[in-house]
Amino acid sequence: MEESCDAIVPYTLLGFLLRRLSDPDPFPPCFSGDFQTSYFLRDYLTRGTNAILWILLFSVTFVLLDRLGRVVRLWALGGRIPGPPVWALLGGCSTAPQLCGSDRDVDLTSFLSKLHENYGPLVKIWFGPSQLFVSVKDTQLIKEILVKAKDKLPLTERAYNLAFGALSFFVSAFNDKVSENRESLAEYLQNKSISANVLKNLVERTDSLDCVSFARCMAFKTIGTTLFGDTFLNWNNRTQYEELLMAVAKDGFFWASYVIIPFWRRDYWRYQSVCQRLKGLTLEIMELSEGNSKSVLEAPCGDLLALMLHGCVTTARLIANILSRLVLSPNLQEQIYSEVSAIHKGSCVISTDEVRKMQFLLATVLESVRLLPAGPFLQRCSLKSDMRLENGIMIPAGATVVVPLHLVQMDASVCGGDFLEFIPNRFLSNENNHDEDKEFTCTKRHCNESIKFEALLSFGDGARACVGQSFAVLSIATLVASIIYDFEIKLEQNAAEDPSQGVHDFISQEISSPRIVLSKRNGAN
Ligand code: HEM
Repeated sequence: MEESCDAIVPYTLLGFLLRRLSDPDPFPPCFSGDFQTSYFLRDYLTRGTNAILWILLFSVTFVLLDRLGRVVRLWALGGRIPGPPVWALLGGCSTAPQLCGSDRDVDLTSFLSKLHENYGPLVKIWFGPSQLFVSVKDTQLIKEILVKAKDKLPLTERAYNLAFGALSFFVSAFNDKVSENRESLAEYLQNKSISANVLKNLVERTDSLDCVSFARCMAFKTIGTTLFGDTFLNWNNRTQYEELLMAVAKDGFFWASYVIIPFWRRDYWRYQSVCQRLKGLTLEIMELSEGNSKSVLEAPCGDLLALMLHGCVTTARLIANILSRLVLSPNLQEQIYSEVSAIHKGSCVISTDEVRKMQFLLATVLESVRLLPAGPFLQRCSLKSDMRLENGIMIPAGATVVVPLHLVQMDASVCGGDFLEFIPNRFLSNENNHDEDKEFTCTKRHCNESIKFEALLSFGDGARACVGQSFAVLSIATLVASIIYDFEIKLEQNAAEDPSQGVHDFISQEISSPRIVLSKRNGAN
């Protein structure tokens, strides 16, 4: 009897309902009343659960096999790239102590430097069985790779997403939408120059200033007015905004590095509340400045926050570095001052067009960014397809390509034997150069033609190069010209330490933040 009853039980809920609709008593006497329904539901539940378990099993097996296939492929293709074998690094710190030092970036650069000496311009490093890094040092290869590897590391996108939600910039996978967004931002920035109101009220205090804090304040005013208009300058919450954004800049990558977001940690929620307050403040300034900077204000709040964060952090770092160099070198200041005063006439603020003619000043900005890029590495990947290089080497999909900027931009064969020194003239064409005997292999293009340079990769290159490059260089140059035109930058008399001691070896050109005094030049308004 059970068999015949089983045979007529429909397999799906829909089948059961249809049967009920067409026939109010569809089942034989072995089923009656409530028993019909409960029998069906129990049977339905068992079959449903089994089906779900089977689907789960197939999916997990499929994912695991797919992963395994990828790892095998990564090993097979990665094995053909020159470099130490995978087991050489699996011992971690005991086999590669350079990777575990206190300053990992610096140690990693030295480590890569040694690997390049041994294995050539393209070297693989295994950071784990499925983590393949490929470091590239040769400028031609770098150019080719930065054009072909259009994706960014998922970690960067994750860090921005965790803080600000879904974005259009700094997205990992490159696609038409990303390209479109980049173009519209580039178009917007092309017509922008640093706000005259930032230049008019450059220095609010003339007593001693902390160089880094001053630079940060300048960077915030510059990028803030570019994205939100001049309303940003008089906004009551500007200082709070700056503090919160710097807090996110400090912790963002740390939280994003967790594979599973640590919901259980209280400091994670504190970080999230900072992000929420930032979003609230961004909406406030967007509302206040409506009508000012139309095209960018149409971007979502998260995008503006991401641009503020990246733009301010990178610009502040560069301004601080330039000011510190100027303080250390009165000659450099004088050279820039004579150039600025020869070109700038009149009492109004210095214009971008005037700055474009200030060759030496622009070269100073480029030389500073050469020695102190935004980060030690450019990182790219090709997420879906393998990358075949012209020299026949295949970089497998999913491998991370890193360009160690300190090695490339301070390579004697590219930049000459004086690559560790601060020499802005290397960016000027030979006619402008004071030392005519010197061979400037780097001097491919003139600053005026294009603010670009073969081995200058501090702004990246190729499909994902920095969109704000020209804007940043011109704005920083205008800012520096305006400061130097009116003020002499001096070291505070009682400065506790000599800032030149902060210039470390070739890897870190960061100068410890000196306290500076801006003293008005004779005749300045
Ligand atoms: C001194 C200042 C700056 C430096 C050193 C700098 C450096 C960089 C670097 C190294 C990259 C990655 C490039 C690559 O992977 O090839 C980048 C990307 C980017 N930068 Fe900048 N940047 C600066 C200022 C700015 C400013 C002021 C803006 C705009 C307000 C900006 C907008 C962007 C955008 C949108 C990207 C991402 C492009 C993408 O994901 O496709 N940058 N920047």
